[in-house]
Amino acid sequence: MTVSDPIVRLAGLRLDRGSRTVLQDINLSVPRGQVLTVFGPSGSGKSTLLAALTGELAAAAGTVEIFGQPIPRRSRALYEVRKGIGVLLQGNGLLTDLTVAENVALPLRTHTALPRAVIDRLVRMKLHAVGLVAAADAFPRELSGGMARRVALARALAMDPPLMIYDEPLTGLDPIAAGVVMELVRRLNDSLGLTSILVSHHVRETLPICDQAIMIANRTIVFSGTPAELQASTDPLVRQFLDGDPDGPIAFDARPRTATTSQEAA
Ligand SMILES: Nc1ncnc2c1ncn2[C@@H]1O[C@H](COP(=O)(O)OP(=O)(O)OP(=O)(O)O)[C@@H](O)[C@H]1O
Repeated sequence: MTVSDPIVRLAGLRLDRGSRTVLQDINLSVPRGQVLTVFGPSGSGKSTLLAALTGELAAAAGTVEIFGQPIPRRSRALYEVRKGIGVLLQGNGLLTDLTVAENVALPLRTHTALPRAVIDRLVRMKLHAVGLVAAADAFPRELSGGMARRVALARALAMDPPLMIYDEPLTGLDPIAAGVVMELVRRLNDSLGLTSILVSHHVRETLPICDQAIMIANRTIVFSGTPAELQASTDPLVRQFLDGDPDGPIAFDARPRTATTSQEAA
């Protein structure tokens, strides 16, 4: 691939969960170096889209290209591509009986045969990148929520992935910690030459650091543009989401409710 090729390209993508189509007609191109945020109401398919990017969920139709190649189906080839994708999931996923440094070292110990001294140096660099060198010997229970998220971020960066994926990176963080994490996402993206894709409900915190935003609703992309264009949009779907209006064209209640969704809504 050349430097001008997009890091992620989705064309005519359809994603199903069981017999149900969650997303369709998805076309998206994410150039190298960009921070893209995926917005959309609960249950609109944001995590499903991320699952397609990591190869966890196969396309029902259309194509998913990562780093200029169709995402492989064979597990060995998929494993290799996944090494280039750093993922920060909603929970931090830190192992409680390991120190901060040991948590960050884990991917390096698992995926490389690097000597201990080199791993220690790399871990220190990653902790430095997130401003947590001083916490190297602490255990996760001794950290604030914001610090734990930053450790998880350092661990996601351990293998120097060119593509970072964040699923709701601000969940459970207070506004100050959220601001720190968002600033870090942007700074790491630029200083390490990454490309970043975020899923978020936090429009106010996320918009200032992204280059491109898309919004998913009613099973497809209903908006794609810059943060300024999103905020200026008069599209009723976009306005309903941004203004948090329960009434509007987004079909929150379009499907018959199952027992689970009724409980969630209660
Ligand atoms: N593993 C799964 N098996 C079956 N259905 C699923 C699975 N994961 C998600 N779904 C369904 O797919 C739809 C989209 O879910 P998804 O989690 O992608 O939405 P989301 O936009 O990320 O939601 P939220 O913001 O609440 O996390 C939902 O109806 C959900 O119930």
